[in-house]
Amino acid sequence: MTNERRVLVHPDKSTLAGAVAARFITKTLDLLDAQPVVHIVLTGGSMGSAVLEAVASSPARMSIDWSRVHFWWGDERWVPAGHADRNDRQSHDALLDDLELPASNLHPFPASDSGLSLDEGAAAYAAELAEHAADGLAHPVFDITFLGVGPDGHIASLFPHRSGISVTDQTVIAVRESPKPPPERLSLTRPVINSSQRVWMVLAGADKASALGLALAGASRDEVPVAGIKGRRRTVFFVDRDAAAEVPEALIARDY
Ligand SMILES: O=C1O[C@H](COP(=O)(O)O)[C@@H](O)[C@H](O)[C@H]1O
Repeated sequence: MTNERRVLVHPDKSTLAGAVAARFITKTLDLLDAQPVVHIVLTGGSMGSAVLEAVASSPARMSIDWSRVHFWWGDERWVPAGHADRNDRQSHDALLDDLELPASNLHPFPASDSGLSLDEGAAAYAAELAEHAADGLAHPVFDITFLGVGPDGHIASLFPHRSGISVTDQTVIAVRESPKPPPERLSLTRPVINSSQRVWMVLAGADKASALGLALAGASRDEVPVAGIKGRRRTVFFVDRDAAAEVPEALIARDY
């Protein structure tokens, strides 16, 4: 099995969301056959929510024993708990509120009204990761990490030409002066994301085409952070036709 980055193209955003949701359900079932617990990292943004909504509308989701699935987030906006801008709120609205999940399976980042400072919030999430760490690591080994990709190529809250994408000695960073609002955020770092067994990036729309094209053409991670992302076993870009416009034909596998 090779771990080359793969690009799977779907005709449009809604087909894309449905296909990723179906694959997620199947993969989670397979994983739960083989191991006691599955750790998933969720993302916010347009496609993160669209995929979860598609999971919520699939009857097949009922075959999953969700009590054995843990949910984490790749990044979070530093706003109060329950705020519409929070990635975890979007995940709850799209799917999580419909699932029977023990609260201990949910691992949201702290919120700005938690009483913690931004730096303390980063430290608290690092401690939460450490509590569930795999042997010899400071965090769980994530089975599937979902990422959205911004038009500038950012993933999680790791932005172009910022130091965050190069941090290797922390699991979680506090982000200030984010180029995308809100300015303060918390984010997993690249080594944590890249230690995931599978990284599934989901992106749709013409505004993502340039970032994806540059990342696959060998741009630096400083210029286009998504270029620095690679899971341990699988790294897949699930995209729609518009986002695939600048992907070299040789790299494309059409999923329809
Ligand atoms: O701010 C963020 O943006 C990205 C991408 O969002 P999109 O709406 O352009 O798809 C998201 O993946 C990230 O988690 C989030 O905090």
